[in-house]
Amino acid sequence: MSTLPAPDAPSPAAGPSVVVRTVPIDADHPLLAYLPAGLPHDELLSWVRRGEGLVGWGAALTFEAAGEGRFREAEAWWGELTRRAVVRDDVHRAGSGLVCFGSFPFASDSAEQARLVVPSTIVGRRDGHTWLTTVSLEPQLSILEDPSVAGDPEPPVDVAFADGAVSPADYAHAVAEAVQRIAAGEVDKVVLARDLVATASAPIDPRWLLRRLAERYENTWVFSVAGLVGATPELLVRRDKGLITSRVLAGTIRRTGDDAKDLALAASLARSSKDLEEHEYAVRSVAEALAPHCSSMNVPEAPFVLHLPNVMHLATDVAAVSADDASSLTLAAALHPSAAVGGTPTARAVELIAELEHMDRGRYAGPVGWMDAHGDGAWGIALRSGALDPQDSSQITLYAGCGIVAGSDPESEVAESDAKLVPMRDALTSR
Ligand SMILES: C=C(O[C@H]1C=CC=C(C(=O)O)[C@@H]1O)C(=O)O
Repeated sequence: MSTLPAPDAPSPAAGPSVVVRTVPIDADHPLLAYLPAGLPHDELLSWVRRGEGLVGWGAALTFEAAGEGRFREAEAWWGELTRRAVVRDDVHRAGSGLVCFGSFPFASDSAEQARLVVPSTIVGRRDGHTWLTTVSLEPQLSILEDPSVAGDPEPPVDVAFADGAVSPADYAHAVAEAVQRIAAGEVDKVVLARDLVATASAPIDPRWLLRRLAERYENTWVFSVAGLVGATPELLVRRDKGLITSRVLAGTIRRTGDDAKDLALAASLARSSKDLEEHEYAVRSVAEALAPHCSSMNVPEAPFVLHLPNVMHLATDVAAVSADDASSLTLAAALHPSAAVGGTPTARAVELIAELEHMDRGRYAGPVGWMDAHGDGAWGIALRSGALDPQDSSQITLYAGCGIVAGSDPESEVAESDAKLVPMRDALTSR
């Protein structure tokens, strides 16, 4: 590595600041192949879809926050850091220059912290262009050689699954109770979740999980942030210059593996009044939360059916034009929790989740993604995911939830939650 003197290096007395260098590189390996072996799992970062996105490693800086103010505090920290950063960016794309990855707890009273991580190295790819960013606390700019491809990760060993805080029977019970509360008029929809604990006989390499998820679930964003790993099909919000997009999902049917049957099921999903109702709540909650920040918005009248290998969802892609300078994280905070993970009306549904679920969701179902120094970025909802135990990385807790409405049946919701656990279960057990 060689170094260049940094222009206008900030004075050390003013607090932490970073020196950032982005250069285009000639690199055509899959992004996930660059994640190095041997790092702690919370220093492996990913936001990848169909070969494009960002991977990062190392932790130049991290920020943690908890409680109601977690989004605001994270935004303030990021604003301060980006103002003080010294950046030389030869690429000038969304995701080049200074970038943080982040993940936020679902609930403001979670025992988990929100995390922002600024990796020390980032490889990004978009529209066929690849770049390398290095972030340093030293007042010098680094010129790195092209990143090297890491060796293949080993699969998890002897994985066993056990009930977590909410067993399938507890879950069925909670769903039945929720259906009664809906009938009594307390809420229109509430999303209830359960967990499953996977234990291996050796530390689990997140790089293995990411590669398996990316191979099989190309319609998802494959993420890893501070030990939370998954493949979410749901984009809470993306801001790219003035354009805002969101992919809203709600309404699910399990796949059978038989293509003809699945096509018939997709047609029945698109006509199912229970699923259309569940979906409508989710779309409305997203449109209402985005409206104050947008000058125009396109919300398609009817959803399409999104096909994943394990399930199919009703999906709506919302597109809007930004009317203010709200960052992607501000927008994610305004959207969270959408009715896809909370319910309708939001505040009462969130109370009901706390009352009926008996589980700290941690960062499951919270926003997960990345943001650059201009506030552009992408935040998904952390679904189809698992949280590696920070003390013991041979253990990972998987989560899945279902939207409960008046017509929901407890046993079907248990089966649907099982189907939503499949991507992570398969990634942990496949060779
Ligand atoms: C809460 C989850 O999924 C949400 C997203 C899509 C479809 C959903 C549903 O049909 O219930 C859920 O609202 C989860 O996967 O844990």
